[in-house]
Amino acid sequence: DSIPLQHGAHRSGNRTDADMARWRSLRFGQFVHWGLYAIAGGEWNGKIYNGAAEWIRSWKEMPTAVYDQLYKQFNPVNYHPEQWAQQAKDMGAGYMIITTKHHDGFCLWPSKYTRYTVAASPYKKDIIGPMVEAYNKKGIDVYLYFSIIDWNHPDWRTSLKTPADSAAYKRFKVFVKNQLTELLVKYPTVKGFWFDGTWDDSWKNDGAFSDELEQYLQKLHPGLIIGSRLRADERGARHFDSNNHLMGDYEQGWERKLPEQPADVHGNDWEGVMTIPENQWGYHAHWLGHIKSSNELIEMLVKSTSLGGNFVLNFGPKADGTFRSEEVQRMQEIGNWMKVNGSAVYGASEAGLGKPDWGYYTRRGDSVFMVVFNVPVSGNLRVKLPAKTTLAEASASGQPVTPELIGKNEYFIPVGNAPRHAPFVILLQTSRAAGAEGGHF
Ligand SMILES: C[C@@H]1N[C@@H](c2cn(-c3ccccc3)nn2)[C@H](O)[C@@H]1O
Repeated sequence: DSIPLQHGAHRSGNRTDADMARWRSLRFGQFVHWGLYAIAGGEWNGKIYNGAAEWIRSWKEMPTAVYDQLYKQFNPVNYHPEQWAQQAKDMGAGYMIITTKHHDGFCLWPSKYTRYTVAASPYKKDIIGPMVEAYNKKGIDVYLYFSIIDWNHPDWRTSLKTPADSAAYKRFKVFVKNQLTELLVKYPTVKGFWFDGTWDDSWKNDGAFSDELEQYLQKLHPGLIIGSRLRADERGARHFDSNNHLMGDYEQGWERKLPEQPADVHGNDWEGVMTIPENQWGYHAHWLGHIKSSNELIEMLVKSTSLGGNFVLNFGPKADGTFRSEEVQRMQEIGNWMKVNGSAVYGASEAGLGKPDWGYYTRRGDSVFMVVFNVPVSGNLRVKLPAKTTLAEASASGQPVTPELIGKNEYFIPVGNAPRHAPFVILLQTSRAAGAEGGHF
């Protein structure tokens, strides 16, 4: 490490504790972006906002004073968290990330540190508590999204230009610490925080605070899982410190994009978060551009598993608490696929066999999963195993498949080329000869 750092990474290599092992094994999460922006739904005064719906407050066509009054309309009469949790369970999500407070500063829990919360809305009641309870009851872990940026708070600053700015921001940091403490005390079963809005100079130039905050939260709630987006080191480096070591428990920079190859993730734990439309997190009445199909989204999930990372799919409920039909359809379609093929994802990781033309390898122990997206015209899937690894048997949906040995440790798996409308999985049971080199494939 060429640069001495006080507030850089404090650990090299991945966490090996049980909480992190559980996070890693779940592989598939549901993101939910819900808040006042769902009332506007990406439009105002008959004009459509082309940006991300949750950023409409920054649109010049929408007066901030108007946005800041939307809380008086927040009354999700169709909000049924147990239904939300059931549909997430049916989709196959193992964890869920909920926006407690997005950049606009509106809190979905009755925080005692600001009046800008659900308590001031016609709905009045806590949104977060019943949601955490409902999801946990279905066996789904909950993580809390928290935006450091807070456009509503008078002491928020994007940069510190004057002594008055510094005094205000000092107060703001106390507010942040108070709200995070409040969230952990009120919702002790949550497994971690998903921080966002940490790119401004005010935050970036205070690496010491982000470091102390992370350590404070870990002490308050041992085992907490926090990604790389929270921290900056004392030189303003984010995600990776000035010696290129990952800060936080996993790389949290994959937003609406995924790594292509193992070298892109350097052996670190990582998580990708993805939208169904091009770039909408909160509810937008008019989805413009490409809307990803369930097969596209399944491929992203499998690709993430094959590269040793988690995949989180985002949903933006409407202001009344219901989900749009495109989102319900995808939860059902993905869930139907996961019910049959989830074994290739849950508890699985990279196989160390490279990237085959026909799709992706994932692996759990000696079980190698071939997740097939592209059947070659020959109808034969080429498989090359490392030396000293023998293929015990192959099966598809429980039915045996007979591999053809075509070279040293090289096989053709015959699958025929009948038309298919969804990816499918071939399971290879392998065994490694005694003394096979290396701890893994
Ligand atoms: C998880 C996602 N992160 C938030 C975001 C992303 N960005 C952003 C800001 C500057 C450049 C690229 C992306 N701003 N806000 C989005 O609003 C959503 O919450």
